[in-house]
Amino acid sequence: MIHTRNIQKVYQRGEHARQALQNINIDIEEGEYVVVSGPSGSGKTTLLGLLSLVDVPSGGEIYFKGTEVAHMSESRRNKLRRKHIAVVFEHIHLIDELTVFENIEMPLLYISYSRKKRRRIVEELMERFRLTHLRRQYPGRLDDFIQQKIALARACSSSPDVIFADEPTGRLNSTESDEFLDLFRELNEAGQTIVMATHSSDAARHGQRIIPLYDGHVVSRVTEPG
Ligand SMILES: Nc1ncnc2c1ncn2[C@@H]1O[C@H](COP(=O)(O)OP(=O)(O)OP(=O)(O)O)[C@@H](O)[C@H]1O
Repeated sequence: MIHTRNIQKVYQRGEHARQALQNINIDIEEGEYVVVSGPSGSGKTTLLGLLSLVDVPSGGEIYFKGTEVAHMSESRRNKLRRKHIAVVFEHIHLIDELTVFENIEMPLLYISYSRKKRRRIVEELMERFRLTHLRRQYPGRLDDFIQQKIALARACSSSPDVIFADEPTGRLNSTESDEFLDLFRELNEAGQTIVMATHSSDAARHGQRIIPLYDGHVVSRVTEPG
């Protein structure tokens, strides 16, 4: 589904160039649950930004469902991203002025579904993530674990081909993390492609396959500092 060929990413800050990624060649197939793992600064967020079509590489090619995306126009790339990709972040971006139901419904407003169909999808997701009793609540009043489940339900609502998650358990305790990652596993068992970035080796173990990153390279295994 996603293939990269020799991608590089250089951040230019004034005179200083920072090579964040070098020669990345990875293949992610439909239905996989892949974890990008590595210490802070290894390039996980940068790589996820490229794979999720938010950013473009400084060199190399990225194929998404057979189409080369690194050199396409920003508007075409954004269109492709909105149609096929959802992202869950460590910092939970919910809209505090909207209820739980309305937050989950948000991505569906960009698709021409009837109100009835939207409601059916949102109700199913609330049921699946045990959020139904909170449907009229506002997310700002809820704890991080519940908020992250709402963010995941919202990510699922438009049936994306792939869900990217950048350190999604960063704000959760270990029990909450395990429960949250169990949801990922259930989604993946139902066929959902998932790509998660994490520096936590506990979280990384939940995936089917690990891509270890170190200093911007894919390595055969991550060397823990110390
Ligand atoms: N916008 C930017 N401008 C300049 N340098 C950047 C930028 N974003 C990231 N970097 C640098 O690129 C390297 C990789 O950063 P990145 O955030 O991708 O790593 P990471 O593995 O996700 O780290 P963390 O786990 O701390 O989020 C780091 O050295 C970082 O300082």
